[in-house]
Amino acid sequence: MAASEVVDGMQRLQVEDDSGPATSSPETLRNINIVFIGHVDAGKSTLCGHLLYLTGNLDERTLEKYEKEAKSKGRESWKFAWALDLTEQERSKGKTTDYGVASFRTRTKHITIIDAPGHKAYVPAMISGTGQADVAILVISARKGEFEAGFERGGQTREHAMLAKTAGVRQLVVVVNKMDEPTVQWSQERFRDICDKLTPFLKQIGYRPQELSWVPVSGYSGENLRERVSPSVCSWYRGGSLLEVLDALKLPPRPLDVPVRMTVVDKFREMGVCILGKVESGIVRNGDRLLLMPPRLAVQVAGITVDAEEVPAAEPGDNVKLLVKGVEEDDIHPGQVLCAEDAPVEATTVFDGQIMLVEHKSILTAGYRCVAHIQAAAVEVVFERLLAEVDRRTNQIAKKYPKFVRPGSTFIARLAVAQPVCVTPFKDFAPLGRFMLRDEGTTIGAGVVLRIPGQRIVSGVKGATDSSSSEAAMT
Ligand SMILES: Nc1nc2c(ncn2[C@@H]2O[C@H](COP(=O)(O)OP(=O)(O)OP(=O)(O)O)[C@@H](O)[C@H]2O)c(=O)[nH]1
Repeated sequence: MAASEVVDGMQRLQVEDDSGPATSSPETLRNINIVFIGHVDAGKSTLCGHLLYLTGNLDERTLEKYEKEAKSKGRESWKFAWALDLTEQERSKGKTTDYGVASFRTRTKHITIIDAPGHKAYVPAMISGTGQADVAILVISARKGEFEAGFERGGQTREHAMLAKTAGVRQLVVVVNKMDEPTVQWSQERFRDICDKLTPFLKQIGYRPQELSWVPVSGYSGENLRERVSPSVCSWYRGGSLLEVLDALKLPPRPLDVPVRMTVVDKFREMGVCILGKVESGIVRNGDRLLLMPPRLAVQVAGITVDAEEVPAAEPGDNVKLLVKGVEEDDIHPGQVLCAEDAPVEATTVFDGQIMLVEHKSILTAGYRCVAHIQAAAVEVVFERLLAEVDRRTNQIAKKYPKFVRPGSTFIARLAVAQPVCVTPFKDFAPLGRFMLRDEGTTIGAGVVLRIPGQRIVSGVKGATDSSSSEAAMT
């Protein structure tokens, strides 16, 4: 799906929700981005569509139209999913292939939802969607056999959860869906079993218990989405409905008083050159002069759109469409960063990273090549040197300069990328300090940037005079 179609979809679905329970004025609502992730057919699109319906953003007539169309294709149960699956290809196959965007309000938040594709082949699109999110909803199918298929090796449940963590999504809401299924019937045992199996894995990839919420729902019947599930249907669940849980989420403060960093996700032409992306820090104002890195091109902001509305400024967390002057469409690529002129971000072709190798056919040695996803960019990367193996429990160096590392290990390596990318050490600025590694269609690992050896910084960017040695990387 082209970026313009995503935006069209966003505009089409953007209907005011006056019927909802919002008590704050729209101006005071906190804007958050939620990505729906999970194994193929877990019910992500259905859940998104139903939430839009329940919050008044998908009217009865449109739903009836979707129902009729879906029925004519023998896919009646997909009526809600069609609110997000906009293309003919998505509808005929019942698979989301690109991320869809829509929005609704709750009592305390203005929520933008991103429906990420679940199928393995579309993980790169899923990475773009996740990179824009503050919260992830990990949708699990409770149907007999489906949870197991999604969670076992090769299923997308593990991969998506890990990608969300690496993309910096701090809050994870685990939605156990399809509780209405005849094989489940709101069984507490099934719900517990799923929670017990997932918890150790989510802990292992770095989620702390306070960053996790667990909600049983039926995305199809709508139970426990807006209203709490009735005790006559489910007698054991004492928590809130999904919308109540989302309403109660506590989110970190946003970095306003710092230089602008906006990651570029896509581009298109509409009254001029437009950039789609996410503001990570600082405030982007109409008229601002910014630098597009790499290759350090001056850009002037000529218009800002957030959630289909023109606004004078955008804040961290906002997914924005910027109308820009000074660059051509061909100058813009996913993965670039728009930054403050007086404090540009570094672009480099080499960096040292700490990597968790989760899936790999065999041992990994220096010289190994794969694809690194760094923000929205996908670039070829080569492991120049293995610098150290790290003890996962203590986070201390276990072995210097290992000849190889095994799947399951954590290690530090010097990585060289085929074209300049904007990265910063994770400890300095987390949004530009993470990356994922993929090979032959599988995510093999995830990492954080430790340092950037100064000698290979490109584009004449100042501020990095350090010429670190491999030893320095290990301290
Ligand atoms: N019984 C039941 N079926 C559901 C529920 N939610 C979704 N389904 C069905 O599960 C199938 C897949 O639903 P989708 O919403 O397309 O799943 P998805 O996760 O978006 O799939 P991808 O877009 O391919 O990743 C459809 O037939 C839905 O009708 C539910 O709560 N209960």
